[in-house]
Amino acid sequence: MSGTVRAIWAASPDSWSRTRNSSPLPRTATDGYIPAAAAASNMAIRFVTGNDGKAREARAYLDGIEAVEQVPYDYTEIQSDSLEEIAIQGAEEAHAELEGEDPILVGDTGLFVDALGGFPGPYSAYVEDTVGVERLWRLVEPEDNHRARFKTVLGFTDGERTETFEGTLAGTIVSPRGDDGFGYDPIFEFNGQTLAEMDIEEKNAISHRGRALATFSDWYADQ
Ligand SMILES: O=P(O)(O)OP(=O)(O)OP(=O)(O)OC[C@H]1O[C@@H](n2cnc3c(O)ncnc32)[C@H](O)[C@@H]1O
Repeated sequence: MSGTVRAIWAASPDSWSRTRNSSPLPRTATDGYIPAAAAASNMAIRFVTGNDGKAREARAYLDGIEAVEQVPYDYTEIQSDSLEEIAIQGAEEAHAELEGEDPILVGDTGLFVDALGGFPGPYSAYVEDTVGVERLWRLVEPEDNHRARFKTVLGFTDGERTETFEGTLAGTIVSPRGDDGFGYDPIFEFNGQTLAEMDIEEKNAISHRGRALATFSDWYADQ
């Protein structure tokens, strides 16, 4: 499949990045949604991340659509307020630096808290590592407005063409609950449950990353 896809992409005049809106209803492998060419190929999408939780979710979502190989390459995270710019730069750097032909997927995520003016946003990883999730909750606790939003931007490149796909999830910051998931999942509530109280399929069905993966897999199936 990769040869065919690359030939089509290389011939396309529309060879630059664009962001697509997230699909409202993510499709899953259990929908029987497998691009015929992908099923016949031994290609893997290289998901570049050091975060095992992100890789687990991508694998669970794309299972049956395409093989996903986790590659823990630490690409440069440019100083930018734009998750799109970070994802594009990360995908293209990883493709240039890593050996191999298979396409690259990266995902950049931010948690945007209304009462904190969108903080930590693109700096979410740094804030998790330094301040921690529990203390972010304590920062939000005294505020009247606990609304927040996750946004994920996936960056995909095969070296010829780069595309971005976005997904968002609106919810509420709450006191930590739940043992599943990773990162800010214990303090992010959606529909009465924190993301850490959901199993991986439940989270993928509604989450920012699941929605971005849905848009990506819709697009990928058309290639
Ligand atoms: O850059 P890589 O190696 O992929 O790993 P990362 O953990 O830095 O990945 P992100 O930039 O996407 O994540 C930014 C922060 O947001 C957290 N995060 C990302 N997705 C999340 C999710 O679905 N639920 C909860 N927290 C999440 C994550 O733990 C980081 O602290």
